[in-house]
Amino acid sequence: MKISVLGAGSWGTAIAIHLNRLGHQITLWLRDKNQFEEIVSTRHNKKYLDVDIPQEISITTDLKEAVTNSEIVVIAVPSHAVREISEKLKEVVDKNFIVVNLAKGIETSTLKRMSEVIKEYLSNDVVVLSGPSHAEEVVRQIPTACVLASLNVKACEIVQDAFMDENFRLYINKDVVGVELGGSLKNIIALGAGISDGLGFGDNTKAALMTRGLAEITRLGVALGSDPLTFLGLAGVGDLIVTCTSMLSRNRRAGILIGKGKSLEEALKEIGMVVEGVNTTKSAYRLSQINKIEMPITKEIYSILFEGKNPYEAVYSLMTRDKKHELHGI
Ligand SMILES: NC(=O)C1=CN([C@@H]2O[C@H](COP(=O)(O)OP(=O)(O)OC[C@H]3O[C@@H](n4cnc5c(N)ncnc54)[C@H](O)[C@@H]3O)[C@@H](O)[C@H]2O)C=CC1
Ligand SMILES: O=C(CO)COP(=O)(O)O
Repeated sequence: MKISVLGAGSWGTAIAIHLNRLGHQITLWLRDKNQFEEIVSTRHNKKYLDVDIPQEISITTDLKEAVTNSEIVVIAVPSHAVREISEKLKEVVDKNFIVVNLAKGIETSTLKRMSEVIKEYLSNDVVVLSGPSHAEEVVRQIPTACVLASLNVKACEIVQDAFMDENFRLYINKDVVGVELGGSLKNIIALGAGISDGLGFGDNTKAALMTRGLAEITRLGVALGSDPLTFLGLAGVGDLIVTCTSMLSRNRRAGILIGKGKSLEEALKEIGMVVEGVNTTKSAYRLSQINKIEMPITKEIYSILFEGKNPYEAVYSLMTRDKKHELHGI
């Protein structure tokens, strides 16, 4: 198949290499001219994912050239850029290709999920790919399992056939809302897990954050129409585990830096790649207020990131909340 990948960050680069290995004809589109020169001349993308980029992958900064005759177009930019890319795609769309979205986030200005943003501009089928999938491991062909979700299951099946191999297993889940929310909201908890690690707390603390984090993700998800079981799947607890425990996670690493006393700006500069949990915390905090859903961890992360609350005080606030029954409100 002819497949275009839009965005040459770590995930875009890794998925392009993966799809090239599967024998597809791949075009990798990127915006930045300097990065384009670097990749074309060195076949490396040093800042984002330092692996060999095979010669068969075409590299371009011309979006029309990238998507012309493509059967699948993969969006692999950060969530804050998905609207801009979708708008540009609308202008060059010449065929009813399937759009596969990799970005994990909730738009801060509209509180929309990424597939909702894309659908504002394109009538094409949109398939969401989510789940525990650090680019650095996928590109090394380490066994990985993820989920595809779409309003059109047939489109998921086409993507499943095109993207799967013995090291990259894809399940289908019809719960688009749950899959998108799971992949986005776990990044907030990963920031929290990192902050806990940075403060020097232990495994008990992280396990508590992950478990209670999953409880509040599920609460919001169900209020917004998700199937609660989705949060026990790869796009829920699966991604939560990988992001909260791996040193490859940008969200967790940003949290560690903040826990060690760096400001949010310093932490983001040091990571140098997108840390989706920051914007998602803003969106989820607003969604919890609008829908009157209790999300105590999200609220404390919001206070640390945007209101200057001391992380120790945030942990104290969480530990001294009203006494509760564990399953109440889940
Ligand atoms: N890196 C990973 O392992 C995974 C990432 N994701 C998600 O995939 C999305 C992309 O993440 P990464 O590739 O890791 O990000 P990254 O920070 O490594 O790279 C982002 C790329 O997008 C480009 N970009 C930014 N704004 C743009 C715009 N307006 N137009 C065109 N290009 C633009 C940047 O120049 C950069 O090349 C995020 O939502 C992330 O949460 C999901 C699963 C795994
Ligand atoms: O979503 C991811 C892995 O599934 C990537 O997480 P980070 O953005 O925290 O690296």
